[in-house]
Amino acid sequence: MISQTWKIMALLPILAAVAFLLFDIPFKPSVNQCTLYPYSHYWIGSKRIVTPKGVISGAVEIKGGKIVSVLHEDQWQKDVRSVQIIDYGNAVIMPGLVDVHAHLDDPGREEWEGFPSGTRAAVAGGITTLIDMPLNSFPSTVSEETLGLKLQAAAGRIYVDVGFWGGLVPENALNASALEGLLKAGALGLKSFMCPSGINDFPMTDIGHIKEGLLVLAKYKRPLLVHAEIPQDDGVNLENKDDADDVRSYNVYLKSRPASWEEAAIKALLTVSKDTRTGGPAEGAHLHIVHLSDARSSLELIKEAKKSGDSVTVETCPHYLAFSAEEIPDGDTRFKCAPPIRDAANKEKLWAALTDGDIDMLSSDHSPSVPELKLFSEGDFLRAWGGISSLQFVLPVTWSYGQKYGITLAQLASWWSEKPAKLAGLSLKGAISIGYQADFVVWEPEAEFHLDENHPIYHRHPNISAYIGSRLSGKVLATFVKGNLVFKEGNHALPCGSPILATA
Ligand SMILES: NC(=O)N[C@H]1NC(=O)NC1=O
Ligand SMILES: [Zn+2]
Ligand SMILES: [Zn+2]
Repeated sequence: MISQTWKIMALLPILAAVAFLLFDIPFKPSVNQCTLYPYSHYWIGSKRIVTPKGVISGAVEIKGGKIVSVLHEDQWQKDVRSVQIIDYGNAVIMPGLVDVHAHLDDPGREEWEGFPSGTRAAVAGGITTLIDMPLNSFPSTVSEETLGLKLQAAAGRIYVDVGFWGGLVPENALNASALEGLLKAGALGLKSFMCPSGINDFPMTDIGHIKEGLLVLAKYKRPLLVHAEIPQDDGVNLENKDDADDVRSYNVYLKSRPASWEEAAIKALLTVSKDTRTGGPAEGAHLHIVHLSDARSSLELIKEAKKSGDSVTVETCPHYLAFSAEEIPDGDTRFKCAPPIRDAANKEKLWAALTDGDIDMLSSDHSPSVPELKLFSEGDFLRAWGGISSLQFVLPVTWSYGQKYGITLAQLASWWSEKPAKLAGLSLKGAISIGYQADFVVWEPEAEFHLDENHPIYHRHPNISAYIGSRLSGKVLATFVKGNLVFKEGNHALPCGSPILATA
């Protein structure tokens, strides 16, 4: 009897090994596949850590996904010994980028991008939080129910934390309880268009809709983001163009959407943004103008409104800072976006406005489509999809093109992390400070690379990006989301990002 028991006991390791092979998971030590560095308490160090108090040499302590201390080198060497640390040497540790304007087209148009490829590209580019636009997916996010569909589509498929803007459209704009349903369900704010959006189920709003929307947003202290262009008679009407040369001409496209369209929209917006002033009927709401292209009269109007106390901010995008109309080849619809990329002198003014603080922040406006809709063989600027594909490249693009203007790491962190986090109401993101979530990008600003077919690009359709063929400076080494090392030198952890829903 005893010897039988011993025989069984002797067999146990073999049985365990067989079970291990057959059933795999239960016998493995638990490995956290959400991270490529499975420690919940550790440090990351470097000679260049970008904090709100300046760029320091030292280390950041991470525990349970949060930043628990930030130490200067001298303090760090004195007080801390034998800990788990990743030493990044001379590489820069910055807060992860917060992209408040991206179209991931999921659900409904996953063949354009989708949450998995979009957020894989985002982390590879140092973006740790992304706010998804309510249009280009199908259906558009314009109700509590359609926000629910976004959450379903994102579940288990996102590599970064993702929040959602809801859509302000004629159907819900005058219906306060519908808007409140969307906001209560967690939309971080609303977005509307003052011109046709290119998407049938996302119609444009007029200033009356926007005024009403702001009143509802005031109650929830959330922003309204507006695509500010109103069609004017002075645009060359491309719809009447049938000459093949004309539709391939970038200049004709540019003239079809002149700066007066932006100016008209912003003028109209400023008649309602005054409601957001202290004591005004929409106090608590905020107006954010997306992707400003016109750095002349439109910008002057925004500056005036800010001076008057309106709660207003404005963003521009890397493509308006990198390219100018003069250099866009005819027929190259990779560069088609709205508002259009304007002349070189305008680009200089955009940079000046950004470095002077008149433009508050940057966003990608990553708006891809399937390559067929870019109509590359015809090169038809009239009918091609309008939208620039850029998500993975925004950090090196901003840095590379900003060299000429002497931009600093602190400015990058302000434009790409701190200000956008504030716009989206994310109080624990956007800075390397104690108590904040441990969202970082680790990168080498000086490392140059050629963006060609050999470069790993995670966008669903790499070839539609206007940046392919560029030489850029600034290589992302690693990206951390809430303490998880989610990207490291071409490798991704599993998609363990969280949806971000507004609560208060
Ligand atoms: N629908 C959509 O994504 N439109 C965007 N594309 C673009 O170039 N500007 C936009 O507003
Ligand atoms: Zn837009
Ligand atoms: Zn957009």
